[in-house]
Order: sequence, then structure tokens, then C-alpha cells
Amino acid sequence: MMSSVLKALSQQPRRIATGVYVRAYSSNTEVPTFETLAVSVPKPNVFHVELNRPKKMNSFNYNMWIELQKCFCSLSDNPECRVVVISGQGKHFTAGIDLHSMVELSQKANEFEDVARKSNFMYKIIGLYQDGITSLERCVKPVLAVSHSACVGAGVDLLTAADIRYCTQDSWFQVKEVDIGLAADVGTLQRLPKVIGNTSLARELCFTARKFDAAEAKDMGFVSQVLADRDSAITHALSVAEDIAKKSPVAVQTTKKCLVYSQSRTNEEGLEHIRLINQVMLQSEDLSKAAMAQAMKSDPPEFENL
Ligand SMILES: CCC/C=C/C=C/C(=O)SCCNC(=O)CCNC(=O)[C@H](O)C(C)(C)COP(=O)(O)OP(=O)(O)OC[C@H]1O[C@@H](n2cnc3c(N)ncnc32)[C@H](O)[C@@H]1OP(=O)(O)O
Repeated sequence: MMSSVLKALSQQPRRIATGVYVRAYSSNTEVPTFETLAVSVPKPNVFHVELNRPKKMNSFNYNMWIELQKCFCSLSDNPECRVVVISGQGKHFTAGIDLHSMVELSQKANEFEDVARKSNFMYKIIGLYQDGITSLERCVKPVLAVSHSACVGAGVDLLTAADIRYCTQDSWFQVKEVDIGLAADVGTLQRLPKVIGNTSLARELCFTARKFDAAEAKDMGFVSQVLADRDSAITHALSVAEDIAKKSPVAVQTTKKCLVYSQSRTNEEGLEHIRLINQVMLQSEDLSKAAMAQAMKSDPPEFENL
């Protein structure tokens, strides 16, 4: 009796206190902890990262930009993690950059009198913020994003860096940056045209900052699927994540690396890249295990973590 209770408890997704690593799901799964992000392990090898500033509409303050980078870097390195789902707690997915922290930032920059020092400060900050978003793309594990209700400004940057996007029926999106007097600088301008494969529409959305809803997002290919509400969207994303997590991590991670590498390079460069990786990876036990199971029509094999 006691052992089944302990087993059930060990399989509960765990909420995490700030600043320490705790164990979750199984005895050897470690989960990083943050102030602005809640990380849990709801299914084997599937990590769930939630934007966790619901009272501030999950707006991105300085800490959130930094923690995003730390979180995805750590999940990328964590062999227990094979797939990541990211969503937001509370009323909206995110209201974009925290406008109060943006004012504080420009006040800090103004402490420098000289234009070169001021610019150098801003250059470093923009780099840190870019790293927060790009960490989703640099993470070698697939990242599935779930957006609900509002996704504004930096939220769109974040979604474009994810591998797969889902949203709820009540979702709307806005490349809001021009409306607050700036050119988007953390990824939307680079990634959105490629994500939707339509430069005319991408430019329209970026120049006008007009809102687009779930139906339009689906129509333009920004999201793969529209789900009824946040819970069903997260359930769906976790189920897709669970399927991916059962596959060979060698195959899945190499596929992500190759897709990301190839998105801004010629086919020739992309083909050489995968050729160099696969001259090694085709020798992995994963290939023989998976190919044998396919050939024998037997159950899919289990793979070692990578
Ligand atoms: C180097 C820079 C790199 C990055 C650049 C990124 C740029 C961007 O992200 S541009 C976009 C900036 N965001 C916005 O302009 C959004 C502003 N907010 C809204 O439009 C609405 O609040 C929203 C549609 C998100 C939600 O509307 P709702 O009616 O549901 O709630 P509100 O009553 O408006 O807001 C509730 C409280 O949240 C505060 N709040 C909302 N957004 C932000 C924000 N971005 N930053 C800080 N605080 C925010 C809002 O003031 C309310 O607070 P309170 O009055 O204290 O209850």
C-alpha cells in the first residue's frame, strides 16, 4: 500500500520553489526552478515550462528574459528532457515586454552621459533579451508552444522561435512593437516571414501592428491547430510531446538541429551538415533498434536518454 502511494506521489508533476533543483516524476528527473517560470514534468521525458507572472499578464521583466535563457539551456543539456511544452498561466499567454521594466531600463541607460557608453549598455541588454528568445531555437529538444488569449509583442517573438505552435479559439496575436515606437529586435522580423512563408503578410503584420485572431493564425500557417480552450490545448500539446518523447532522441534531436541549421542556409549547406552528423549518428544503436522493430512489425522499442 505504502509503496503504491509513494509511486503515485513520485509521478505527480511537481511545482518548484525558486533557486534549487528538485526531483520530479521519477527518482532521477531533476527540474530547474525559477521565479518567473514554473517547470514541471507531467509525462515521462516531457517538461512543461509555464510563464509564471499571471498578475503581470506574464509580461517579460528583466528576470524573465534571463530565466528563459537559463531554463532552455538547462533543458537542452538535460538527458531526461526530450520534449518541452511552453504555455502561460493566468488570463493571457503574455502581454509582451513589461512596460515598467522598459522604462527602468531606459532610466539606467540614461545614467551614462556619453552616447557610446549608453549604446554599449543597450547593445548588451538587447543581446541578453535576444538570447532569451533564441534559447528555444538553440534547445536541441523540440519546443511546442501553446498560446491562449492575448499574445503581444515579445510573445510573438517567443512563438516564432518554437518548433510547433498551438493556440486556443480565443487567441489573438499582435506584432505590437511599432505601436510602442520601436522596431522588433528579438526575432519576429527574422523568423515570422519564414514561419508563415509569406513575406507580404508578415510585413503587413509588422508595419501595421494589427491584431490577428486564431482563425487567421491557422489560415496563414502560424499555428498548426486551434483548440477549444487552454486546458485542451495543453492536453493536446502534451500528448503530441509524449509521442515525440517515445521516439529515438538521436533521431529527434538531429532532426531539430538539421531543420534549424537549414532554415537560413542553402540546400547544399544543409545536406552537407546532415551528412556530417549522420556519418556518426547512423552508427547509433537507436537506428538498428528502430529499424529492426519496423522490419519485424514489433512494438516500438524504448531508447536510452541522450
Ligand atoms: C529591447 C526590447 C526587446 C523587446 C521588445 C518587446 C516589445 C513588446 O513586447 S511590444 C508590446 C508591449 N505590450 C503592450 O503594449 C501590451 C499592453 N497591454 C495590453 O494591451 C493589455 O493589457 C492586454 C491586452 C495584454 C490585456 O488586457 P486586459 O484588459 O486583459 O488587462 P489590463 O487591464 O489591460 O491589464 C491588467 C494589468 O496588467 C498590466 N499590464 C498589461 N500589460 C502590461 C505590460 N506589457 N507591462 C506591464 N504591465 C502590463 C496593466 O497595466 C494592468 O495593471 P493594473 O492596472 O495594475 O491592474
